[in-house]
Amino acid sequence: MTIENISVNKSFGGWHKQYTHQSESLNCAMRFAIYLPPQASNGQKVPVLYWLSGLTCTDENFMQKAGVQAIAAELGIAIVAPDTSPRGEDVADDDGYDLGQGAGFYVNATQAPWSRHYQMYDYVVNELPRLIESMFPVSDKRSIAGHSMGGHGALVIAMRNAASYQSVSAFSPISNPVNCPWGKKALTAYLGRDTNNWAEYDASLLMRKATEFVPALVDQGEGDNFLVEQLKPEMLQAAAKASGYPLTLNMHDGYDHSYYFIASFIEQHMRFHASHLRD
Ligand SMILES: N[C@@H](CCC(=O)N[C@@H](CS)C(=O)NCC(=O)O)C(=O)O
Repeated sequence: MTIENISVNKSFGGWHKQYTHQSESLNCAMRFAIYLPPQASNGQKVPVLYWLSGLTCTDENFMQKAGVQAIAAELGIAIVAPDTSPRGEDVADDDGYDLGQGAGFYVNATQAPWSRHYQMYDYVVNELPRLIESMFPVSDKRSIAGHSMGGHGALVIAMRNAASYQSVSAFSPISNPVNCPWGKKALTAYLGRDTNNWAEYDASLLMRKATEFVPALVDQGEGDNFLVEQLKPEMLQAAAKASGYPLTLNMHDGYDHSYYFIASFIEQHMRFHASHLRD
């Protein structure tokens, strides 16, 4: 396994670094970013929060806009942010911003032409943590979080791999993708028309039947343009009620879908994860 460092920036006493590597699951070169807090330079193995971004994003949006480094440095938590899809000239793409490159939806595609590269579920669940835990001074204590499409990814991945994550959080997640335009478009393309094959990638359906629980925190702005048609947090809330899932859903007056919202509440999410990563 080789990785190539492409940038290094000191931040709050720790280091923000970007790397590229040849991904086995995605069958192409991938980029990810890691923030290593100061504690990681002192011989300590630190826990990791994986961050999954939303539509149109790369590894950079969260690291540049959320203001997470100060609190990650205080709490001694590393942050890993992968890109949101496979990339490259020979990787299938679509003209829409909500399908193809920048829109991998954290699924394992089964349909041509997507299945050759679009295996983001495997990449995030298996390949990336293996790589991170073998190459960096981190422990195997993991939490996962994300925004919008990445909030969907984080919730699905945590619920399907409950033993691997201490906690999960999401900003403005696509909560019920089988039932909204973004989700229907992507799941049809990546998984085919048989909706039975979509259920394993739907946070609300998974939460409703869950028997193993990963503590979950979700924040949602009430001024979010995508709230009613695409995000549907009420479906997640109803599912949590049905299964007794430990979900805290906070609605916030006036906040929209942007990183201004994420930056406003990222400290609370980091403290939530820190309390579970310490257990
Ligand atoms: N481009 C789309 C929406 C894309 C969008 O809002 N992307 C969110 C995630 S779903 C994002 O994080 N964008 C990048 C950013 O704000 O840095 C539109 O304008 O309708």
